[in-house]
Amino acid sequence: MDTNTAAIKAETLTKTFNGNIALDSLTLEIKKGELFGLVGPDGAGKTTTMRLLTAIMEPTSGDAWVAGHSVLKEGERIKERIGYMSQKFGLYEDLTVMENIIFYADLYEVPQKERPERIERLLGFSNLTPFKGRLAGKLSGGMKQKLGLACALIHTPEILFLDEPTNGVDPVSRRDFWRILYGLLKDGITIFVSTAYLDEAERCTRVGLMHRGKILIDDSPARIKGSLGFPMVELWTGDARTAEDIARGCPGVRSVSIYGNRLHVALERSKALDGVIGRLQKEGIIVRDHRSILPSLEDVFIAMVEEP
Ligand SMILES: Nc1ncnc2c1ncn2[C@@H]1O[C@H](COP(=O)(O)OP(=O)(O)OP(=O)(O)O)[C@@H](O)[C@H]1O
Repeated sequence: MDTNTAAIKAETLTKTFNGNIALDSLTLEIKKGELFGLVGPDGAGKTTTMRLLTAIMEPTSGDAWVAGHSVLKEGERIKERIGYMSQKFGLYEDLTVMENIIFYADLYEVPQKERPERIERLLGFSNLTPFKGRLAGKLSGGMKQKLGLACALIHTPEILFLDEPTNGVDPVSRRDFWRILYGLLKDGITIFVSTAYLDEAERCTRVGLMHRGKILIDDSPARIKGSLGFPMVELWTGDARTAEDIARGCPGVRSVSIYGNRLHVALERSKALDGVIGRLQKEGIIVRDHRSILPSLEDVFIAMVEEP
């Protein structure tokens, strides 16, 4: 097996907890320079995948190679080559921004002579230079995430693992954070990021949709959206909540999701639409308009997990 060209390669990687499968035979290859997004709801197995690939936790079976090293046999080598920002990334709230970065520089044994330039660059790209003397505990949520990222990058890793890095962060800070990630990508870093936000997944070069410990589909966002294979329609209705329940029970309907006063309906075949509209009207629901749409990643995900 050629493990040199892949940044990350997993083969039937499996983790069970007390007989319950958290990660089910993950087989995956991520090339250098990819921005891979692992997407799925809470409990899908994203954190477990991260912990196995970062050699923090041992698999029950299977193996994976990160930067060419086996997670089973060479965990310490892997840790030198990667940056990992976990959900509860350890920032010291009673230390300043600068002191936190220095703490991680010490932890990773970054040579003293290389520090000033690296720290300046990290503070610069994360826009934290004006705040370097501020206590980490006094930073906003978005700034804390950026500081976490700066700390995870202090030893110039080749591969960066980010576990739901923008969870609970406001939309503007999320956008800033992604801008930083694109900058890192341009520098040649491979990024493996997990998220529960499907709109964020659209920003990745490749996405794996995860559900109950399995990756259901893994491809570029555009190809995933093109792969649905079912016609998708958007309906403007009155009482969208009731309309959702009614539409879900109609023949030929694969899945339904609600967006404000609109429904996205995946159909087994286009003809089923007439039946859905007829049924809604019969139940007293006003159907203001309808049109064919391209599915979003969320639509595809829902259609896949609701598969009969
Ligand atoms: N240490 C553990 N002991 C027992 N069960 C665990 C452990 N860690 C995870 N699990 C279980 O494994 C499954 C996958 O959890 P995991 O944390 O990997 O999901 P996730 O997609 O990262 O979700 P979240 O965002 O909530 O962390 C869940 O059913 C969870 O309860």
